[in-house]
Amino acid sequence: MDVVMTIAGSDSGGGAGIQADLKTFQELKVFGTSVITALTAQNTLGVDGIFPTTPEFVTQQLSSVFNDFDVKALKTGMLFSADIIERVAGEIQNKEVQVVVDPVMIAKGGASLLQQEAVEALKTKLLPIATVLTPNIPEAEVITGMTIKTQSDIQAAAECILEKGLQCVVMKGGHLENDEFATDTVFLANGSSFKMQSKRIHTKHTHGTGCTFSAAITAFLGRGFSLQEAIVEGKKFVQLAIEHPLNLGHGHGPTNHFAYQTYQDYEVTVSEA
Ligand SMILES: Nc1ncnc2c1ncn2[C@@H]1O[C@H](COP(=O)(O)OP(=O)(O)OP(=O)(O)O)[C@@H](O)[C@H]1O
Ligand SMILES: Cc1ncc(CO)c(N)n1
Repeated sequence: MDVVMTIAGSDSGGGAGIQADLKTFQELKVFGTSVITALTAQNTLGVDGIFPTTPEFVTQQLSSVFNDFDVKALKTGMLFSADIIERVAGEIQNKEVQVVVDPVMIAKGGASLLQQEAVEALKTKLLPIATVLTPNIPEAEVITGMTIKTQSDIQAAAECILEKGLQCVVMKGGHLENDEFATDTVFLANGSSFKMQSKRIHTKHTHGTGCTFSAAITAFLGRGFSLQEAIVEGKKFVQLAIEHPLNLGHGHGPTNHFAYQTYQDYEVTVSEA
């Protein structure tokens, strides 16, 4: 069985972070390992507290897993501090592993999951060794310092991000104001690009969508899918997870990780960007 890893924060509410990642890995039939960067006391209503792991203990978890397993692909989610980012980058830079970076910054309720001074470390230490970055529009704005409103802004921001040396960037359109579609645009370092369009679901149950999407891409990469196939199939996984909500909690509820196996009925539309 293919082994993958998530390096992220724990969500006690089970809808995002490590918990969303491991559920996604399980559903997609890969063996999930985990390195926990922080505990969060969290539910569907928001984040009540954050207890970061020491950077030394992040390194220890990474060593324990890498010393024993052949990890095919990994994702990073909440990394919290520059120190943790430097430890993670230092441990993975010489490994033969595909790296999905979800640049988690702010939770839906507004809590900060990445210290402001850590953005520089993310840009200079992690992006150069990433296979793929999956920013939403506000995250892409922080990383590039650009304002992103139009499709040509998206392209300019993606080109700026690709200059850091990674292979691919998926600009997620979940936050764009379009009533009909949720459109993500994928840009590759070789100059090609494509759009993935799915039906926008009108629901408040979108806690952990970004984590679930990046975990699904990681799982498919771990199984040996090509980068493009992994991204398109990852989009299908998250679409089905949003489309069939579980209606749990009193706020922004979690997505449904079981949906992909239960309803194989959705096709993501892929077209030229
Ligand atoms: N309402 C929706 N209907 C369909 N797809 C959606 C919806 N909202 C987001 N998506 C899709 O879900 C994926 C995750 O995108 P999103 O922009 O929500 O990430 P995020 O903001 O990083 O998530 P999070 O808040 O968990 O960090 C993308 O493929 C996006 O297009
Ligand atoms: C631990 C954690 N990681 C990521 C997110 C973003 O959804 C969250 N809310 N909590």
